[in-house]
Amino acid sequence: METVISVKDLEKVYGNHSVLKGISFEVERGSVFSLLGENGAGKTTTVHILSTLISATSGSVLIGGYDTRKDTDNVKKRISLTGQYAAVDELLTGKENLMMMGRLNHLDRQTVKKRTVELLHQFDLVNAANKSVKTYSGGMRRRLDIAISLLASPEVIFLDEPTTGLDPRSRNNMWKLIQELSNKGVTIFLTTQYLEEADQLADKIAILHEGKIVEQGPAEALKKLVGEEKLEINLANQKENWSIAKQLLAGKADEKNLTILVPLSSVNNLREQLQLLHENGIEPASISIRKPTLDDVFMQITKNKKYE
Ligand SMILES: Nc1ncnc2c1ncn2[C@@H]1O[C@H](COP(=O)(O)OP(=O)(O)OP(=O)(O)O)[C@@H](O)[C@H]1O
Repeated sequence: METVISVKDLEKVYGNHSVLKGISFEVERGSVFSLLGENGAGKTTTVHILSTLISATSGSVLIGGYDTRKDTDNVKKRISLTGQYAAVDELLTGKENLMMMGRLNHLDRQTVKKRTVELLHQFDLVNAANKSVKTYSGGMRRRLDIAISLLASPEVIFLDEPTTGLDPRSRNNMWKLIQELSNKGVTIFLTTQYLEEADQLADKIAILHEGKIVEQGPAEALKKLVGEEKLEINLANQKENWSIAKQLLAGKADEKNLTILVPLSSVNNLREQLQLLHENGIEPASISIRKPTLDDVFMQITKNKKYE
């Protein structure tokens, strides 16, 4: 696998506010990398440094082997940035926006025309192509924003919180779009504050917290940090049975919801637990398997780090 983004000991200080305190990571070509962090964690700052908009206080960034400080032009040719500060002109139509940005990107007239038609199709904007952007929904604007950023066929695309503020349907559409882009081989650097989003889309996740990457790896590996799957046994409306069951099973009992959470190490273990209840005349209202979520990972990691 080829590394396309390589970040080493990156620091950014604003006045006496240290936003990035030495972060390092690598992104493989064709993968989706997600930088996950709360509001103000420094995600946008990282994206702006990587996309050459601002300079770092120290550390190095290579994109496609080019140094963002020394080879800015070569880096710019390979990347595109979309996100919180959309470049679309409200008064122009979607098509006009694409044509204008194509020319500003120094693409020749023929290429601009061809790419505009392709992108309007790809981003499901054909019907809205001749309407002014001010009539577009939030989801349509984001799609146009990304379409614009793909005009010059970049190798790496930075998506800064692409779904913040979108309704669930538009968010799902955006997820599909990101997956499609990824399938086409574009490297995607995605920032998000949504654990579920990183979980859905990313091959690798880095968690940014208080200026440091507190953990990085594939979603599955991060989840393993918080432990195994659990069996949730629900005894709704069976308070007495719940009291008995909590003695029988070695799990975490929750009195408010009348549930018991049992570590699930194997199918045999599942069978045994249910058999035990059955032998005691207890039939749960429902049982479900709870996989650790990235939410659990985040809580666990940040809790550990605080008390280090
Ligand atoms: N130009 C600047 N001057 C001073 N401080 C700044 C500047 N830009 C960002 N910051 C500070 O750096 C910190 C990180 O900001 P950044 O925008 O990178 O966070 P973020 O993770 O992208 O958050 P959000 O989800 O809110 O966009 C914040 O505390 C912010 O106030």
